[in-house]
Amino acid sequence: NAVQDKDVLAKTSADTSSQPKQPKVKMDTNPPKGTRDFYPEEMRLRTWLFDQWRSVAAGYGFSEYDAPVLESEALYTRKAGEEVTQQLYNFVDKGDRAVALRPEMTPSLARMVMAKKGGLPLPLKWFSIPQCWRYERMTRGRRREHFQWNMDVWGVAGEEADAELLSAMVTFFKKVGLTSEDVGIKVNSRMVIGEILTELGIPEEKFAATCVLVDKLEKVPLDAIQGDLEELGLDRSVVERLTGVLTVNSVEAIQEILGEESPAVQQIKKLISLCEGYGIEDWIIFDASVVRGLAYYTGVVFEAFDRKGVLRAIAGGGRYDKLLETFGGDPTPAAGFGFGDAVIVELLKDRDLLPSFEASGVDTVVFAMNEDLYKASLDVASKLRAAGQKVDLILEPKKTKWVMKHANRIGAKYCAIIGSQEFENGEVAIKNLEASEQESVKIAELEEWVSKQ
Ligand SMILES: OCc1cccc(Br)n1
Repeated sequence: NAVQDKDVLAKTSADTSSQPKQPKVKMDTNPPKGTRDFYPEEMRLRTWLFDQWRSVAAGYGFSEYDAPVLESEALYTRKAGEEVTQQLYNFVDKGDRAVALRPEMTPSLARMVMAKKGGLPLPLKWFSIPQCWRYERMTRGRRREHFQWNMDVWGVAGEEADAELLSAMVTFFKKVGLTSEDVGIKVNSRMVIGEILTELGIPEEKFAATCVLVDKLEKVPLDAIQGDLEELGLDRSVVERLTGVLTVNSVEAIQEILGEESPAVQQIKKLISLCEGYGIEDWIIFDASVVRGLAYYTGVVFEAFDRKGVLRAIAGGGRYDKLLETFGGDPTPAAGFGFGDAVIVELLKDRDLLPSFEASGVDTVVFAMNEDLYKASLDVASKLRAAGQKVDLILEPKKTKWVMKHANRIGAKYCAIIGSQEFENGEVAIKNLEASEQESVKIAELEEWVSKQ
């Protein structure tokens, strides 16, 4: 029983001979709302981006992991009013289970760590590139899925882990040609808000929801969330004190407010000092207004942004030392970031930094001049492939003109033509399409020919 999405009129494919003639209905060939198809051209860009991410992760000694795109909804039913949990792509499956397409990867990672019950040697340095989902009313025409590079360190409580993650993010930016003129990373610690709220007598259990609301201040004016803040028990004077502190963007100023002994100030100073150790201080900006929108962050938080201020956040992350406990696990320090595949591509396009891709990466097109020579073309193609070449074998009779046009269109470097004359001499004619030269090569010596290209 294929699920019939109301928007997709399924083609009548079943045997309709016994039924009255059904009007042919045209299938909707668009992908589901908010999702994308990746044709080969788009797939080459996506593969390139993922290769850059994987290369940086490998350079930092991170191991790749994965988890099902489908998870129990219970992983995400946090009650802190986060956007990510309010837009769950959730449903009840045929086994009556409440499930959801993952909106983020960190809860799956926590579940996987929990499953090993302390049997994993810490620290963990794991990365993944999951497709994540949200069901957002398409009012704003935003996407419902994206791929998000996740990098996480579990088992290290110190800011050394946060700084290592920041360094990895900067290494990626540099790798794709961006500089600290193009991108900055705002850093802060949620301990700043924590110390302010404590000073104002707000209980710890309101901390996460307050941060989620404060994060919304980036997008909506204060009075849009005033009601929610008051519902949380934060009266106007508390909110004014809080928002006053959030406008601070220097460590000295925050130290003035919280005092030199403040753990939050110490943490931020240490983080910035470690960033100097990596030589990435030009990328880093302290900004007390950054809290990020996920409830489970507990300490350092950070957010990469384009300095022109045109695009949405490029990436974000932070420390989440209490997440495992909320899942019933042992207290385990953790920090990580998520880096989406959409904004970064917009930025690279804007900076003209997107690479151009070899159309297909095919080295040689192989084709037989007539059907009697088709089997010979299989031998030629197999020898070239065995020697490591990427070969596009022409599978049906074609005119030479068509084959040459095809080979040029796909960006092949050579065209190997099996013709009767050459074949009688045990040879194949190979055209170099870039140099417009042609040579005859012994079929028995093709491996050697490849080694010389
Ligand atoms: O960045 C939040 C998010 C989560 C899932 C899918 C998409 Br698109 N965006």
